[in-house]
Amino acid sequence: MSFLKVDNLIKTYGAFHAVDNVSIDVERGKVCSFLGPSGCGKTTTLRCIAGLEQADSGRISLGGRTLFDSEKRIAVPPEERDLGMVFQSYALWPHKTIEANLSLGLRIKGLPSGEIRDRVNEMLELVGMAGTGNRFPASLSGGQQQRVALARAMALRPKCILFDEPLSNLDLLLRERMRFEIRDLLVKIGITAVYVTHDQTEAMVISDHIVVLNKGKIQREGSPSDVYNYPRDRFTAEFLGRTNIVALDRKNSNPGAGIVTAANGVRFSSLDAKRLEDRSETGEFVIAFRPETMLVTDEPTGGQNCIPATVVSSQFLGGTTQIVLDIGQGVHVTAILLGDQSRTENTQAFVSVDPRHVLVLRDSSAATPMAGTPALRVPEPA
Ligand SMILES: Nc1ncnc2c1ncn2[C@@H]1O[C@H](COP(=O)(O)OP(=O)(O)OP(=O)(O)O)[C@@H](O)[C@H]1O
Repeated sequence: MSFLKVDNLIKTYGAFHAVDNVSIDVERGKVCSFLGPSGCGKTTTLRCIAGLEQADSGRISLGGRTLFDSEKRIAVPPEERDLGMVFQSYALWPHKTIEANLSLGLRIKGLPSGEIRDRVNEMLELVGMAGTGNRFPASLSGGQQQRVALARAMALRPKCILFDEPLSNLDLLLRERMRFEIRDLLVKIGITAVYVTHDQTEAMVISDHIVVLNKGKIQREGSPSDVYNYPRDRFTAEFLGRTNIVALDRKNSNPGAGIVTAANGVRFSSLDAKRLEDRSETGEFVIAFRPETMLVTDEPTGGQNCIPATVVSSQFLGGTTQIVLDIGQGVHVTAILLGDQSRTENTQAFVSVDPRHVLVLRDSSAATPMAGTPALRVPEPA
């Protein structure tokens, strides 16, 4: 059952659609991330939920209460929405102690001072910051300040908490640690949360549900495992991690038999091939498989999708080995293998991909490739 519900939300700036008919359902106690590249409309959607921006049309409700309805002309002011917010900039008052920072909202709410004290201590303990009440924000590290900001948002016991890129100002190591801390905290408290990020690993760690946005529209949504393993379109696949993209020769593919043929003539067994039979699935498609789903061997395995290849390059990266292979007519694919599985350049090898991992994806506009990703483009068949 949906607790936070966004229906057909549209927000334009002039002729530009920053949020283009977005509908989202978040269950009570679950964490939903908005994930996408810069400018895709994540923050605007979040700000519409918070009431900091007013959408042109659509509806937003929280726990059955309407917060916004363009037709009924309802727009509950931000401070009456029962929402907590955690920003990238922490937004703590620098000249106030931590205790005063946490107390402020509770005083405005008119809580008795004894209860305020108890709640402040309870929240600081919850985020692992007990005993810091008399300190000033500047004396805390970035990670500690962000925990205080989270404690402050939760002290008001909101129905839902909204995060806008809360870890962006932290260094990489701290950011990686804080992801797990925030996830643990949110699960412990059981609060409903919306989390905006452009970092796919952060979204994976923190969320129960990921909404991938592109150009103001929802491109794909589902559990972290679903959106990663079954992206359905090329944009999502490339945004969520490294992937090999090979042009599809649709004329020579046989979806009914679970066979797709690449433009260089290589035939792949694919459990996903049947999508091509679906009449609603018109348009351009590509074949895709992730580097970590591949196997590289000296001899044919005797299994499906075992393709002869030539090693183009091989790089031991510490925990993994990255091997680029030519699978015919200059089509390069990248395999990432556990441990040191280095190979000599220009030698023969065999590449295998499990048919469960060979996907047929709609060729939506490509995401910006991750650094180091060999972009693989082969010409369409004549
Ligand atoms: N007040 C505004 N006036 C005009 N255009 C705006 C305004 N606010 C946002 N936009 C535009 O709307 C689009 C979506 O912006 P938004 O901030 O929601 O993106 P985002 O996905 O959160 O990106 P980022 O990660 O860079 O913050 C962008 O192209 C942005 O330039």
